[in-house]
Parts: sequence; C-alpha cells; structure tokens
Amino acid sequence: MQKNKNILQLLRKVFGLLQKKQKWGFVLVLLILAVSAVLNQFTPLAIGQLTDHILDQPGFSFGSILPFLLFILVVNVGNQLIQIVRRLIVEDTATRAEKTAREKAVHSLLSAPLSYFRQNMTGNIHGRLNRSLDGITKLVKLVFMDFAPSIATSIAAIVVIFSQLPTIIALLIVLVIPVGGLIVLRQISTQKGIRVQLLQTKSNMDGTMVELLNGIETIRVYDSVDFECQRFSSQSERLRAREMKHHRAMALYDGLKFLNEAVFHVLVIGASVLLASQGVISVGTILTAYLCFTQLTGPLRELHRILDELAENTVLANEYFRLVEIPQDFSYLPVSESTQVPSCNAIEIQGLSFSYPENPDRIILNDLSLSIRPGEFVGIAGPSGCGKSSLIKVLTKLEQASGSLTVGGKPLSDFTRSQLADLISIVPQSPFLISDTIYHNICYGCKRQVTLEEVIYAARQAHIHEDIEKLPGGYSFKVSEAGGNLSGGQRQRIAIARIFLQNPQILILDEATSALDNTSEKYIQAEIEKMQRQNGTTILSIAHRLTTLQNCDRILVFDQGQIVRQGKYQQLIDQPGIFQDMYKGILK
Ligand SMILES: Nc1ncnc2c1ncn2[C@@H]1O[C@H](COP(=O)(O)OP(=O)(O)OP(=O)(O)O)[C@@H](O)[C@H]1O
Repeated sequence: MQKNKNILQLLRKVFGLLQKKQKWGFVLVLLILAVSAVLNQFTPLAIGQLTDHILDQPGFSFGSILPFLLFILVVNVGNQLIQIVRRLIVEDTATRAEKTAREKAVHSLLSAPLSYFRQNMTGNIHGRLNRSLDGITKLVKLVFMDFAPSIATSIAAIVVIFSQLPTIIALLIVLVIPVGGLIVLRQISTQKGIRVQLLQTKSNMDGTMVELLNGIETIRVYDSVDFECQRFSSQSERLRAREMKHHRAMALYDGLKFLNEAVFHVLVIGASVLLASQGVISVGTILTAYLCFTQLTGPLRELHRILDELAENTVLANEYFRLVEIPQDFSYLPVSESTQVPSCNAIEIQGLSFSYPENPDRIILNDLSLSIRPGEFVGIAGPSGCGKSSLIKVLTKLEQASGSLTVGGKPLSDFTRSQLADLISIVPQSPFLISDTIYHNICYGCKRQVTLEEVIYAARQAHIHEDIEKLPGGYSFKVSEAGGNLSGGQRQRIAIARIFLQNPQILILDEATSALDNTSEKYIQAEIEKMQRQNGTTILSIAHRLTTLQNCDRILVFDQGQIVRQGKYQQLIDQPGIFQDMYKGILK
C-alpha cells in the first residue's frame, strides 16, 4: 500500500514537471490511444469474418475479399499514422520535461550547501544527475507512450475476446494476465535493491573517474597509471558481477513469462480445436481465438516490459528528486530585514565561533572579536590551518557561524546573496576560470554591460594585458577547463582583473598574488592600493608571503582560530611571536 502511494507521489511529481500545454497533450494522446486500440481489434474480426462467411460461399471469387483486404490495409495504415502523431507529441513532451528537469536540478545543485559537495564527489553527482535525468525522460515516455497504449489495447482485446468468443475460451485466454502479472511483480520486488546498488556503484565509479582525470598530471609524474587502472578494475569487476547477478535473475523471470504464455497458447488452441470438433464453435472462431490471444499477449508482453522498466526508472526518478530536493544553502534563505544595502563598509565581529557542519566538535574560529574601519587595509597572517580561509568563508556567507557579524551596521545574515555579491569581491586561493574567452573570464560576475576598453583597462591594472595580447586571438583566446592552458600566475591575474572591473566596497584577497613574480605583485599591489585610496575600499588580505602585507594598516596574527596579536608589519617583526617566527622562516 505504502509502495503504491510512493509510486503515485513520484508520478505526480514527474507530472509536475510538465507545462499546461503538455498536460493537454497527454489528454490528446489518451484520445488517440482509444481510437488506435479500437482500430487494432478490427484485424482479427475481419479475418474471422473472411474465413466463416466469404471463403465458405459457393462461387467464391478473389474480388469478393478485396474490400476486406482494403479495409485491413486502411485500418493498419490509419493506425500507424496515428502512432506517428502520438510519438511526436510524446517526444515533444519528453524533451520539454527533460529540459525543465535539468534546469531545476542545476539550480538545486548550484544552491546546495557547500557541505553537500564535500560529502559527494563531483563525478558521482554528475553521473547521478545524468542517469536520473535519463530516468525521468524514460518515465515520461513509458507513461505517455508505452503504458497507456498497452493498457488500452489490452482492454480493447479483452472486450473483443468476451464479446466474440465462448466464455470458457475467453476465460482461458485472460487467465494468462494474472499469472504473468504475479511473475512481473515478483521480478520487480526482488530486483529493486540490486538496481539501487548498481546505481550507487556506477555513481561511485563516475566519482573516481573524474577524480583521476583531475589528477592526470600527478598520475603521470608518479607513474601510477597501472595502480589506478587496477583500483578501477576491481570496482569494475564488482559492478560487472552485480550486473550479471541482475541479468541472470532477469533471464529467469523472462523465461517464466515465456513459459506462461507458451502454456496458455497451447491450452487456448487445444480447447478451441476441441470445441470446434464438437461443433460448439466454427473453424473461423478457432482462428479468431488464436488471433485474439496474440492480440492480448502482444500488449501484455509490452506491459511486462514497461512495468519492469517503470520499476528501474522509478529508482532513477527518485534519485533525481533527491537531487532536486537538496535543501537550499542557508545563504539563499529569505532575509528578515530591509533590503537596503548600507553605504558604509565597516566590519564588526563579536564573539564569532565556527565549526564545519561535518565536524561540529572541532572549533575552527574561537570566540573572535574584531573591528575593521571603513577603507582599512587589514592583513591576516598565521600558520597553516589556523582558520584564515575559514574566516573569509564566514565573511562571504559561504559558511554559517555563531556570534555577531555586521557589515556597515547590518547583520550579515540580513544580506541577500545578490547584495553581498555587489558589496564584496574575492580573489580566492584557486581562481575559478570558465572554459570561455579571456574577455568573458574577466567579465565573470559583473552584472552590468562591460565594454572591451574597460576590460583592457582592468587587465592593464592586473598586469596581464601584455600576456593576453601575445595569446592567439588576444581577448578572444579560449581558456580551457579550469584555465589549464594558462600559467598559475596568469590565472591569478585574470581573477584580479575582475576586481578592478567590479570596484567592490570590500575586497578579499586570499593568497591572491601567491603565484606572481615580485614585479607583477608590486605593480598589482600599487594598483589595489590606488583603488583603496580612491574608493575607500576595505581590504582583507591573507598572505603567506609576509612582504605582501608590508603596506597594511594593520596585520592580524591568527593562531588556532583566535587573534593572538595585531599591529603594523615592522612592529610585529620586531616582537617575538608567531609573526616573527614566520618572518624568520621558523614557522610556516
Ligand atoms: N570541511 C571541513 N571540515 C572540517 N574541517 C575543515 C574543513 N575544511 C577545513 N577544515 C579545517 O579547518 C582548519 C582551518 O582551515 P583553513 O583553511 O581556514 O586554514 P588556513 O589558515 O586558511 O590554512 P592555509 O594557510 O593552509 O590555507 C584546518 O585545520 C582544516 O583542516
């Protein structure tokens, strides 16, 4: 009962992916089906009539059967034309449903909490998404294109069977349905678990595959191709063994279904011949009974296949809705306060504590308090793993911390994602480049229209213009995935060029110049300081290369999630402590 309810709920959700026009299309398809199902039944009736009333007539001429043959031809051609129209409607519905489903899934994934991506491998998510989308499309097609016609044709066949044949033969014919149904139900229930396992194993392999492709250079340098192939091969073997187990079971059930049909086939022929020999039915009725049986077993076989595929695609569709129903990240939840963005860019932090949701016992930021003036240039230093990047994640609302954090007097929790994007720009440790032109990479995230001149100006400020000019196509040069055809320093400078275009009120630099040579770093540093002076930009800069922080108004020294010291660059170097140790290279 619960199972049926779940399937109905699932089908309702799939139906929800269709637009109004497609729902009407569904009604049209049902009408077409009803017509088609009736037309399908004319052939056995016509053949029975032909045998009993035409062939028996004295002085039979071939001309007298021509109208019958023409009728059968018209009925069959008409039926095929109807099928083509139905197919086009169904394909249109399925492709539209897939488009809607894909868009919803992409939106859901891009708004999911970051912890979801730490718990699920990229390839795994991608593999599951693609397979489950296939499942949704197939489910739509099965329900629209296959399921209803088979049901309609089976019902029409049953009506004809009971109206045209003696009850005993009719009952014998339709008994093939419940027996076959029981076999299919057993097949579905025993195979569900293994289907879920197969899906998981395939997704895990997708995850491993993408992980390997991302590490291709390391794999080559470490010469670990054989090792990785072996690792992959054992996963593949487990998958193969599971698939074979599934196929063996499926073959067994197919055999049982075939046996069921074969037994009833023989029973129907035997019983009708017996009745004809006793004069209860005519010879033509034997033929009609035989054709009615095949008329029923055709769609019935289809129904068995459909029910099985329905079960398989239900597993995929459930997976799809799990992806679509991932709760939104906290930062997309509606904000409670006014939508006004403050004009001031001061940052106030009081009693801020933070742990990653996967590991709540490990405190990363510990009761942090801090005031940053508007337009202040603050450096952040500290040993690796002390929580510098985590603080930036909290500030950019990527992670949620307890305590108070306000920007321009307004709590961070009251900022929408869009407002924050207008306010804060970040150059992260590993810049995100899209596989598009240099021009589009520099414009990335900019909501206003940007001219090529502006992009060139920003690129000059980021000391990358000359490099771009040397690339084939210049600003039209196509960046490959993750910026694979650019150097680390070029990738960083493209990300830096973005901030000059965006001119943010708050700028966060997380190891933004770590891959740059000294000349480029100094040049960019000067441009950033110019921007700060002109626009009053508040800047937070994390750097391991301490000289990067030389011109900061203040440097905060972090250790184990707390600020242990703060001051100017020279002051901190002169004082014994973490900063001095880092300066001397004692501490990393
Ligand atoms: N998702 C996570 N779950 C649990 N702990 C995490 C997670 N991500 C990072 N950490 C831990 O949080 C701590 C702080 O990490 P963070 O990246 O903020 O350090 P950092 O000071 O920026 O280091 P680095 O200078 O090396 O970049 C580290 O010890 C790290 O192991």
